[in-house]
Amino acid sequence: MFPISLFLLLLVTIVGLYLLVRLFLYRTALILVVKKWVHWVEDGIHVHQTFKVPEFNDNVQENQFYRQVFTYLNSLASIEDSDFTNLFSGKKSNDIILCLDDNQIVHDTFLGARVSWKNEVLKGEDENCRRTLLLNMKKKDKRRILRPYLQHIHNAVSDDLEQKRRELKLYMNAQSDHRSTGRWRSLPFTHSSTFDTMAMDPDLKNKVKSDLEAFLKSKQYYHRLGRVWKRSYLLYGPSGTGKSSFVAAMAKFLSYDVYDIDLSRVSDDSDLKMLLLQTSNKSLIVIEDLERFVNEQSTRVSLSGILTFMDGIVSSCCGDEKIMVFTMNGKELIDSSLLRPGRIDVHIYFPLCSFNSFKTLANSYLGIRDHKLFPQVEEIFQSGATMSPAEIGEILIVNRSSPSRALKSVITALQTGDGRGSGKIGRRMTENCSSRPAAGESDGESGGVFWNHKDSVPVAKEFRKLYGILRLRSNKKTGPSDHDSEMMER
Ligand SMILES: Nc1ncnc2c1ncn2[C@@H]1O[C@H](COP(=O)(O)OP(=O)(O)OP(=O)(O)O)[C@@H](O)[C@H]1O
Ligand SMILES: [Mg+2]
Repeated sequence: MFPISLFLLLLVTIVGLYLLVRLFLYRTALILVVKKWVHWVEDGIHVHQTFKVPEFNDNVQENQFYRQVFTYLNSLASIEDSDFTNLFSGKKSNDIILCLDDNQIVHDTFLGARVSWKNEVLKGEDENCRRTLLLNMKKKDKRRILRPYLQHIHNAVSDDLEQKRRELKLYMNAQSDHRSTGRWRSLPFTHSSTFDTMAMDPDLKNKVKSDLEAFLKSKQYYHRLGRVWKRSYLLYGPSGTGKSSFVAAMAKFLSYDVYDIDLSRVSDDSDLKMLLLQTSNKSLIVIEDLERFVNEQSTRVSLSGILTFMDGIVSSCCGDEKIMVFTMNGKELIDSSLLRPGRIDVHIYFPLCSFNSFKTLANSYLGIRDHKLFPQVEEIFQSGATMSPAEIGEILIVNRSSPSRALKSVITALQTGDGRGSGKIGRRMTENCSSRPAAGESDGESGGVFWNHKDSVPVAKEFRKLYGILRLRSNKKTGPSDHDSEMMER
């Protein structure tokens, strides 16, 4: 007979050994190896099926579902058990985000079924990486879980993606040899400019805002006309007058992502079309310094390529609702076909600083609405001296601790015409008027906007009908700081 005490001793030893082994496995993480073996054996006796979620479709457009799955996988607790995981700092200073590494596998369970995902990255013949997420599951589970599982992913990340969608992105075009993997590279768009921070004529600001709002509501109207639902703006004026900042303000106002096209990186006309095809709708597409590329021919894109791009016909293939913005310093030397209505709908002139915009700058940069030196500053502006808002902004930033010193520095710079070498520019601009709008357009210290109508009556009619724009007479004055103003009324 087995004595009962011996039996108890054996039992306690077995339980103790079991606990020790368990502790050892967990402490050394060997439990993961054991689990892997168990899964390996289990996988060996089942037929599996793989589903691919590629990053781009055949037209090299982004596959939105890839983004969703990638976000979902990075939110899984099991990502910590993946062999390699990237760690990134999050938005808050103490946030650390885990992110699946290339070619790593992560496991997930859904309705009792185990699935695995591989973040596969393959180098193509053209040396570019193609990314695909591979979903692997047992064939016997497929019918039961596939659809609900995909729906579960969609639901799990929709809030997160919605949040991300609200964070604007700046896309920049990569070199043209990246054709097979998408041409755009993105960054969070953090430009701090808004319509409120722009020092410019408040009327003009409001007109642009109303125009943008009217555009957003006009989907049916454009479609009824058989037109691409897009609107094009030309922002022109001397350097440092806020054109790029205005683009940022427009994007923020619309909550649109910005696609900034660097024409020197575009290899030919079809490449430019491809870039447009790969933009999403609800986006603002920008080409800065257009006249430089066209006049200096410093791009391999032809004029007709740019014209086709501006017409935006190809963009209708991948959804519309696009705003195009072109910036340039002056438009006198540019081919007029680029500026015809339909290609450019709204022209906005960005002038050098006026006393009114100076006051806005002083309020933003120094926090002052009035000052005893203001009359003196006003007098100098009225005498025709001016500088760009960028140059005045610099002086104000440097002297921000003392408003009096800041204003005195501005006065000196305006008087001597060489505030940071810039007053010269200001004077030259007002003397030559080299970048000022032609008569009949809009110009002046407060900036100007006009709806392009000269060459195309039907288009003008459409827009007048659309926005109820009544053009008032042109008010032509002379003198360095005078302006031809052309206003619209709702
Ligand atoms: N009208 C303005 N209101 C407020 N800030 C301005 C304005 N114009 C320029 N600035 C400031 O000056 C700096 C340069 O402006 P920005 O780059 O927008 O000028 P730009 O017209 O695009 O110049 P460029 O033609 O050289 O590209 C920005 O930091 C911006 O904050
Ligand atoms: Mg600029």
